[in-house]
Amino acid sequence: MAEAIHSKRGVVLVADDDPVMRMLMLEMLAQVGLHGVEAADGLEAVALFRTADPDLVLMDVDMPRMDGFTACAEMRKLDSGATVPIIMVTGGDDLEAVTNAYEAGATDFVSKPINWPILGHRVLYVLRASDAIVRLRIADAHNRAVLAAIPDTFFRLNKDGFYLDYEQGYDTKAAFPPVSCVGKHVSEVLPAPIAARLLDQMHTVLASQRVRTVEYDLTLESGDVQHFEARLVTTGAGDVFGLVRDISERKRTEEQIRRLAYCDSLTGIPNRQAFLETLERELARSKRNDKKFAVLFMDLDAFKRINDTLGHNVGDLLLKIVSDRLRETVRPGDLVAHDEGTSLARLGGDEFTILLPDLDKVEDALNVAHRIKDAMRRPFLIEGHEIFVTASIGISLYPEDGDDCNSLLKFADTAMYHAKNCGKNNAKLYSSSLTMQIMSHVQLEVGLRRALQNDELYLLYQPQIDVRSGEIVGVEALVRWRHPERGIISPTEFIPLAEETGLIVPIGEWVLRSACNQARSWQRLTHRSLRMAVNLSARQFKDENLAQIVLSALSDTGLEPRLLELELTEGTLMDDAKATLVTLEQLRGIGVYLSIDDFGTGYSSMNYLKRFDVRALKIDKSFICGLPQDSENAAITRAIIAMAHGLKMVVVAEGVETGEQLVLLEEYGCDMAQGFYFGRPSPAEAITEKLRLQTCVAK
Ligand SMILES: Nc1nc2c(ncn2[C@@H]2O[C@H](COP(=O)(O)O[C@H]3[C@@H](O)[C@H](n4cnc5c(=O)[nH]c(N)nc54)O[C@@H]3COP(=O)(O)O)[C@@H](O)[C@H]2O)c(=O)[nH]1
Repeated sequence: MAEAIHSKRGVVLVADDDPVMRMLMLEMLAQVGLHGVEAADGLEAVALFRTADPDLVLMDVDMPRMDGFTACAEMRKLDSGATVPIIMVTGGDDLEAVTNAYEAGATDFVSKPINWPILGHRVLYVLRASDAIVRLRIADAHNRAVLAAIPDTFFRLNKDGFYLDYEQGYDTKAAFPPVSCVGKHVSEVLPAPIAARLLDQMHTVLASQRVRTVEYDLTLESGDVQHFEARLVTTGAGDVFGLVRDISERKRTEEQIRRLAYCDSLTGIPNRQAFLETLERELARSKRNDKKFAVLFMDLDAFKRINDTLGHNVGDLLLKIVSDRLRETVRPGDLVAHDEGTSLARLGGDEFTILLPDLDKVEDALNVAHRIKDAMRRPFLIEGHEIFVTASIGISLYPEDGDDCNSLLKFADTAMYHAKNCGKNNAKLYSSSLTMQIMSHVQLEVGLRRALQNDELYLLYQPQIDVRSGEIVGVEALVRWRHPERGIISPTEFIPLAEETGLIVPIGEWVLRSACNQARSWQRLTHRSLRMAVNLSARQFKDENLAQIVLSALSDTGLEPRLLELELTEGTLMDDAKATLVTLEQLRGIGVYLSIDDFGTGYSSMNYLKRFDVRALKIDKSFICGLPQDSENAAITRAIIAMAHGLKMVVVAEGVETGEQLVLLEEYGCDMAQGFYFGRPSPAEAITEKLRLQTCVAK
């Protein structure tokens, strides 16, 4: 554009009725490189203006036919005449002529007598100024076009906070009245707190000469909230230029991203990340204000079983309802007051956490935990299934248990495990001794994994006596662990751990094979049919390879199936009655002898005794130990024996420690007995000796 202006520069329309004046003017213009075209009066000048398209007009005021003022006004009316500079040549002190010239649209004037040497330069100066004005107009039009195309609002503020300029962007119109803000103070346009922040940042911008951003929200008349971002920059002239953008869409997207990142997609409640951040904030707040808070860690008991038996769909629905119940149960007052909603979270799976702020006393946390436990115990109706669940809850306290988020969460988790180990459906507070317990538990587990391959397990055997003949008719195999550092560890300590970790399956198989092997060697030695009893834990009983394992132990050792007794507890049999019947059928098919261990400590149901069709029943030692004095236990023992005989079952009394007990049991008709009275669990060699002695006596 500037190029085009320059290439055209140089044509001056000279209008004067005096030919001498015209000639002198043309001469002066030629000296500065300008070309002139002549007109002898106003009419001629206007006509020539149309055709010659001059860059400047130098025109006398007094001319025949049409004076200079009229000619100037006529030129200005033309399309091309608006911007061409027009210099009027006026009489010496004729102030009125000067005024008239400007009113007619003149750009400048030259008064007579003309200072001829500088005329050309004067014209050049006006041309240059006109060029600059044209450029400014173009730049201004350009800027306006840009501003019109940009959705943002622009403004300029002076250092006192008054608007110097204000150009509303189309995107921000909804939030502002259509009236101009120019001349107003920011506080008249924006709410006081926002205006204060804007002014504050404006002063920082002026002091630092750096760009600053202020974000703020405005509530529209409709009640909708719009979000804005004002970017402030100094213009260098002591005022500040601002650009306001509507960032509502961006905020909505950010909120959506935040929701995705911080919400559990299944239940809609906050997820682990959100909970950790809330915990972090709560910790800082509690430290500042010297407050206490509690972290509750809840895990559903046996959730896996629901998933496995009813499917993941039902499991997912259950988790959703659980989160709803938690929300209802944990009252708003229990939650983090300043950040309600994020203090209840799902960490994953069936694990939920709750943050209880401003705790006055530990009982408050326990009360909430018990409310949750009660809420979980109400049956869940999902897709026609009535589901019963319980929850185990662990509680850690700030500051008592720790002063960092990771520890508090870990300790609540530890306490939850403790609650589970204490029989589930429990709420437990964390205590430092728990960590010790858990550490030794973990160490024990590591050791147990090595025990089999390091040959640290061994078997003891306890004789089972025929009450009437006094003969050893069987033995029970009882496992022991010789720990390299701790010495002998009782099965009461490591069998539950083996169950929990699944190690019971390989350990149980080893016990079974070793016991069958031993039974076979005694059979060879004594030529007698001695029955070997082996304990089967619930996990082993559920193992789908159980029948195969039993078969291979029998065939590898050559022991007859009828000489292997598998002892099952009532709990094992009752866990899943349908599956139990199938497994029992398989075992009966093999021909092994099945008995119920610890009878009387569990369900003691006659119905299932009939259904499961087992051969023997072992009365738990807790009933025997008080005999003969404990009349209640005596009555129970007698009833169990009578009932078992009614079902054609063999009865074994466990834990017989005295001769009096044996006499009473014989009186009640008990078939077999086992206990310290006949011998403690002993190594195979000791039993071999006993069997040898017995064989000698019999001969
Ligand atoms: N799944 C498996 N469980 C096993 C195995 N080996 C043992 N166990 C189970 O561990 C529990 C504890 O066993 P243990 O310490 O061996 O105790 C047994 C006997 O020592 C004890 N007993 C025997 N007679 C008496 C007595 O007169 N008084 C008395 N106070 N205790 C006595 O009883 C335990 C045998 O019980 P039971 O099995 O119910 O017959 C125990 O539950 C074992 O079952 C294994 O290899 N696998």
